[in-house]
Amino acid sequence: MRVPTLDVHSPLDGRLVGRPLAATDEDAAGAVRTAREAQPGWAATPAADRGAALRAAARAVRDAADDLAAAVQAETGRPFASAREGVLAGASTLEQYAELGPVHRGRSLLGGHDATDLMVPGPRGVVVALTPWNDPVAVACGLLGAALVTGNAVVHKPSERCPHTGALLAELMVQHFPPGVLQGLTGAGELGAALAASPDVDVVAHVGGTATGRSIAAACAATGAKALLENGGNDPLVVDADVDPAWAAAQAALGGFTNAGQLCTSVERVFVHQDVAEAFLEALCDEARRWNADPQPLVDRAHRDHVHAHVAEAVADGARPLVGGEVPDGDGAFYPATVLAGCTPGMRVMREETFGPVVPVRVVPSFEQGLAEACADEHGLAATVLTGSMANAQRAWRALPVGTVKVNAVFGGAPGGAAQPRGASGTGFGYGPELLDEMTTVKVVHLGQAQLRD
Ligand SMILES: NC(=O)c1ccc[n+]([C@@H]2O[C@H](COP(=O)([O-])OP(=O)(O)OC[C@H]3O[C@@H](n4cnc5c(N)ncnc54)[C@H](O)[C@@H]3O)[C@@H](O)[C@H]2O)c1
Repeated sequence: MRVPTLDVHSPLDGRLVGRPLAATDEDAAGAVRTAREAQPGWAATPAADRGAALRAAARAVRDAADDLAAAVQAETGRPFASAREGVLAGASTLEQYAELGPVHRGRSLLGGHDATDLMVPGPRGVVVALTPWNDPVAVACGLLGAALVTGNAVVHKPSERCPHTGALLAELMVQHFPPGVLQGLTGAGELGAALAASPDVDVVAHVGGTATGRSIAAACAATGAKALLENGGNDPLVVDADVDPAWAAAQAALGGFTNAGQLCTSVERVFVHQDVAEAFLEALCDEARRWNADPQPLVDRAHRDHVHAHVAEAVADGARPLVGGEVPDGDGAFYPATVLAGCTPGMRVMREETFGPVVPVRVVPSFEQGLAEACADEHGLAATVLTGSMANAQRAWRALPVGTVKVNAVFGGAPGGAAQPRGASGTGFGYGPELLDEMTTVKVVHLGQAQLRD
């Protein structure tokens, strides 16, 4: 039987933050039933009114940015200012969908002589949204905004690592929609699995780990629901021979250590040209020491164990930790910014998402070799190349099997836009206008004019 509470400990000092109740399978089934009943009325509501409701929800999120950021910080350890940025990004995404939703697919009219063919867009029905802890408000707002404005009813389950944040977000948003149109349930992965396996759900939208995404895809294959999956990444950074190694190291540190490496588009593995490798590694170690002067914890100790296992295995296989690599004493879930030299493609730290402040570095004899190794991976979220050569940049963006290629900047690319992951990284469509297509279907109505009187 499922444990009825979720214990959340602060990653800063281990103290108990709270013990909220977890919803049961019966609650999940009840929420899906309620959503099913509420959805037709919401779909029949004028799109402009749905947009207005979303705008009101966005305002509530924006006004409560401090409270939401404090909850994110308490539960996940993300620094307040950065957590607040995530909340405000979420509010902006809701506002973006409030504008885009009402004009979505307004162009779909086909002509004829004695008949008219209309392409009538409509919602898919009931959407289950399963979201992660690492940017909990921004990600949830993306899925919820696109689903709600197009007339779907939504059951949202936030991560069990930030149930208070999820509950607060639900409290702020639910009141702006008719009863049953948006519901929030807190619970662990089992609750997500129960929702994903429900036979009466039309879309399961999941942002989270690759293994979870795969099990959701299997559940959806059994029920016929559409699976929208934004899974994990294993983003490479390829450093060419002609860039300033100190600047490249600063980029690698920014990509690898921001939010303690817990971003889906964190730099997960580095391929550096041998001509600049020594200077690059030296500068990267300086950067890591600087990050370690102001440490940010990982989300919890279980995750720290996962990160350290990747590092320890790599070291056992011959990698050299130049900075970090040790679990520190203390009650929190801290792990130092870590630079690993001497990494090889077979190591788990290079093959799987570490999701921690660890930058494994492999020295390669040529840009082409680095690019080839960067491409040889099952994930396909994003990738960065640092180069002074437009020809190499072009070669890279053509070859890399990923949703976003970044040249000479580790962050950026389609903010709130359509980054379509590939391979094991999923089947979703970011948080841009294209997500509205995914949340809707189009019905063709062939309208013969004979007998029509008005
Ligand atoms: N591609 C993107 O846009 C993106 C964005 C942010 C995070 N991520 C990824 O998310 C991961 C970190 O988040 P996480 O640890 O919370 O992910 P996770 O997959 O463990 O959890 C995500 C959500 O799925 C639920 N869940 C867990 N097991 C489930 C199951 N068997 N069936 C249904 N639902 C289940 C969780 O309770 C949570 O609500 C990283 O891999 C990161 O790369 C991806």
